[in-house]
Amino acid sequence: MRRQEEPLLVLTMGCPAGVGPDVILAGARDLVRLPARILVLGDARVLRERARILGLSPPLSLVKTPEEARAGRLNLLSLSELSVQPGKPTLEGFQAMVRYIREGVRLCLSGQAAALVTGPISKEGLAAAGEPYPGHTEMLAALTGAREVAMAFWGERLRVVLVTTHLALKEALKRLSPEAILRAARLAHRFLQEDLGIKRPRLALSALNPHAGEGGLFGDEEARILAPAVEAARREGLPLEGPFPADSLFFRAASGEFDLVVALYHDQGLIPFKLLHFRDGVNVTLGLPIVRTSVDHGTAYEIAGTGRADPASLIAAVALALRVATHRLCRPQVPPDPDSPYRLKA
Ligand SMILES: NC(=O)C1=CN([C@@H]2O[C@H](COP(=O)(O)OP(=O)(O)OC[C@H]3O[C@@H](n4cnc5c(N)ncnc54)[C@H](O)[C@@H]3O)[C@@H](O)[C@H]2O)C=CC1
Ligand SMILES: NCC(=O)COP(=O)(O)O
Repeated sequence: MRRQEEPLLVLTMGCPAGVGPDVILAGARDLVRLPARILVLGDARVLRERARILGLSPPLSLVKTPEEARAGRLNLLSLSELSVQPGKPTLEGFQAMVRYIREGVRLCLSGQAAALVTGPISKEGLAAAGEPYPGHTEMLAALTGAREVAMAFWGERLRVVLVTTHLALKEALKRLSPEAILRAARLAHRFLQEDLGIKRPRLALSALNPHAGEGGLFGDEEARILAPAVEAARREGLPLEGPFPADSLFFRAASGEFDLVVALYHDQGLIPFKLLHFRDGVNVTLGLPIVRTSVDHGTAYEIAGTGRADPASLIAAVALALRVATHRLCRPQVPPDPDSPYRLKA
């Protein structure tokens, strides 16, 4: 394979004041060994200044167009020119992080890039920049015209998909329904089978209440919502089992009994996931017409510029994006859905 033929992966820098620049710089030497052309969408001034603070000299090459990107180095398309203090976010920085995401999506939708890997953004910053989305997931759904998306997390030991995401817990519980569970399970099953090539994935549904409700003594959601979802999944041939008590299910899944757990709300899935994969976990958006992975951590402002930010999650996110993109390049892309409820008004 000639160098120029290696897939182009775009990597957004995230909030300029967060640890996005740190993990890109710290991970650069590992990233450039991957068989891909990696194009960072970010800020040359911020990256140079952060490299100076951290005492790093990464293999970064400034390019003017994506076509100039080459494998074996980190290519940087500079979309802003900011003066930023690590850990001190600004409105200009929030606006820039949005610009990087929009350009990344544009490059993927136009077919120039094979995958998008996102650096950490501040959700408060997204709102401050005027974006009506709680996070990347919803923003990417809107920008790509996806109809149904799900937030999932990938690690060597544990994989999780969430039925509900960024909501107050009491709101998340109100949103639980057999349909919502089925939606997440279907997207996860498709991801495992079609994007990762797992022939017969095994999925398990986590219960909500202690001991899966103990026959109704500790809650009725298992009988009212979860068991009907598993039944409906079976009817359509989805290999979903459960609901299983949450306190032992994640151990069983991490021991290899299941390929993925369908978790009902954010912290139910993310506490066990981050306990095992805090450093090297990957966030994946399922259901998009483009490949998107992300670091599983946030902006960590308090350690930006200190040299303590671990790049392992970023390296794993790029490696997973490359794996999925390579797999997808062999089959047709899903076109945007014209009836998507997320579709942006012109
Ligand atoms: N993919 C994304 O864009 C994500 C963004 N966020 C956003 O980030 C902001 C901060 O959120 P937090 O809940 O504080 O989570 P956080 O992940 O930024 O920080 C949690 C803890 O982990 C540490 N940490 C984070 N990344 C690290 C790394 N690479 N190496 C070593 N230690 C690391 C931090 O110092 C802190 O102690 C919020 O605005 C949140 O919405 C949170 C998660 C994901
Ligand atoms: N806790 C996971 C998370 O916040 C990921 O959000 P997103 O920005 O990828 O939608």
